[in-house]
Amino acid sequence: FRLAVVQLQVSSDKANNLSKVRRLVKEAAGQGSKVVLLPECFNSPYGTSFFSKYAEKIPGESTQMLSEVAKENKLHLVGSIPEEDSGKLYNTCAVFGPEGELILKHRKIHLFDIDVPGKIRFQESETLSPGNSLSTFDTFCRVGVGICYDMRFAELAQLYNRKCQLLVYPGAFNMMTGPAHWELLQRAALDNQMYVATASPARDEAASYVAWGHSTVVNGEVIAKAGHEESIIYADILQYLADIRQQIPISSQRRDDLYAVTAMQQGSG
Ligand SMILES: NC(=O)CCC(=O)C(=O)O
Repeated sequence: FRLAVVQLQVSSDKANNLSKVRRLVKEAAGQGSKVVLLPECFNSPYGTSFFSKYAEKIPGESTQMLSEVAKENKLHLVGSIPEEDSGKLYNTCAVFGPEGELILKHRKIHLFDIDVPGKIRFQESETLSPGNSLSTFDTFCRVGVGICYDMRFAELAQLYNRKCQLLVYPGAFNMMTGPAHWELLQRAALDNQMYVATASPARDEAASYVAWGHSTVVNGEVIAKAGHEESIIYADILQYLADIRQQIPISSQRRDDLYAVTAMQQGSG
């Protein structure tokens, strides 16, 4: 099946962000896409000072739009927004199916709290609360969902690996960690023998948080990669995994007698 990743130029104009999503998803559907991935916080600039202003309940304006667009174009649509629920804020990825139905909500498990002196300090936990469960859904294959910083935690990918063929991460790395780690982390999924797709906002040099861009799809090799401007990239998810998992059968070669990665709770899916 065809996967599309929309690298949206997110602005402070929410209505404009939403109408561009409508247009770009339609364009991706016209190219035969059955699953479309949007960036982290596609309705809002990415930053702790924006989350409360742009946050919505689910369902709400932005996810209602996702539902309609998924139904109009008969595809699975995945994208994250700042979510408000019971007085708390979350970074939440919603997945809608081809009938416009809400399939799941994944709340970012690992909040992006880093402090690199002289370079970047970002503390999502100043405004957001973490999610507490893993999330998967079924389409042409089983898909595991994470959000950006979740990608750094190999244990999560290893748990998803037991049942998924594709991992999707709406994300927004920055101009420091982007060049250093963005592609490397995705390609590390080679060890997990999975497809991995990431969707970043397009780069906006004037933004308070400048996203790296370079939305990517890998299967160990990079099979599609955007530049830093607004664009859509496509990848056809094929037989590759079944072949490579048979040819290099690491899942049956694990030394379960020596080590284990164990989920305390599996969450949805
Ligand atoms: N939005 C995020 O979670 C950013 C993560 C990031 O930039 C990183 O280096 O990790």
